[in-house]
Amino acid sequence: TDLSTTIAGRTFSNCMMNAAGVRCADDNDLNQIIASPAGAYVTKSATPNVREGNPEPRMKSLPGGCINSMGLPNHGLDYYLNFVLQDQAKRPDKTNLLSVAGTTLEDNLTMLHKVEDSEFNGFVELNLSCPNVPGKPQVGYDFDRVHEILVQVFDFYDKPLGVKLPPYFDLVHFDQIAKILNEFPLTFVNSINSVGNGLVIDPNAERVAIKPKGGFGGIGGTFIKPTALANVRGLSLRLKPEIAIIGTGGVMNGTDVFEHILCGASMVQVGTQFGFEGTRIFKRLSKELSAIMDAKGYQSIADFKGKLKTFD
Ligand SMILES: CC(C)(C)CCc1c(C(=O)O)[nH]c(=O)[nH]c1=O
Repeated sequence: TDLSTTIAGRTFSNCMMNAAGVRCADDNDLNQIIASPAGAYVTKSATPNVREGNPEPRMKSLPGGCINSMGLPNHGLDYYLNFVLQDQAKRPDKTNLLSVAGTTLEDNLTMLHKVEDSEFNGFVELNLSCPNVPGKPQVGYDFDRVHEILVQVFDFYDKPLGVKLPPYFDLVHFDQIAKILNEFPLTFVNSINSVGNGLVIDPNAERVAIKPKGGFGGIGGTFIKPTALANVRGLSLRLKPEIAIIGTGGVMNGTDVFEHILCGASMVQVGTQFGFEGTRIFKRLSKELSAIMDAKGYQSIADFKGKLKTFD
């Protein structure tokens, strides 16, 4: 079965890849994804300099999911830019993603200028869950700020770029964010990031599960799939067709991948479960998705992408 997909004229051999933040922070992680059937990799969201991240425990696994408040631990932009440049020299026909998450607008612009001036020919994934000025919600929930950042980015950045969005829960928010995003030459929108500020408790210890932020952290895993599918579908129905959608959130098996594609995803990213299972998950998901497609008589993902039915 053909599991390939195309975004902005770039063809990926497989419509599945890792989600930023999970097993993608160093060369070893990234080389393992390269060696797997995954269609691409995305690097851990980078800040301009090396960053230690939050004190541990900062991630806790749960049955079917996890909570994290990592705090952007990463080796700094130069490390990841160097990796992707070396990789694209070896494999010039492959497209990969470089995730960027400045903690200030200036940091984002500085990093994007550096990438713009480099030989990088992949996609940048700009993480809009990054913090805003104190007292304001994360950037992805401050629509004026999203608009301001994209105006400044597209004033100079002309390589392929997409944004990673937090989940929205109000249909008017889908309208508002889509209206803004449709103003820009975005290559893709990746929806969703973890569901923000959940709280996991250890009832025996009567204590929260992770140390940072009094135990509050982003939720990933099977619990967030309905929210992820709603965001992929909500944006797919509203975004101009030139903007591809990457679906992320709640993927544990081939059926979940199939559902994300039905909602309109051209590429599906796996985070939490990839964290548990490692790169062998890509073989399993490919087998499971292929079996579903064969059973339904679909030859390629184009046969069912975005074709979710309603009762109307
Ligand atoms: C939440 C931020 C630290 C601002 C960005 C990095 C990030 C993190 C993280 O590094 O804590 N965890 C997530 O689940 N999603 C993210 O986008």
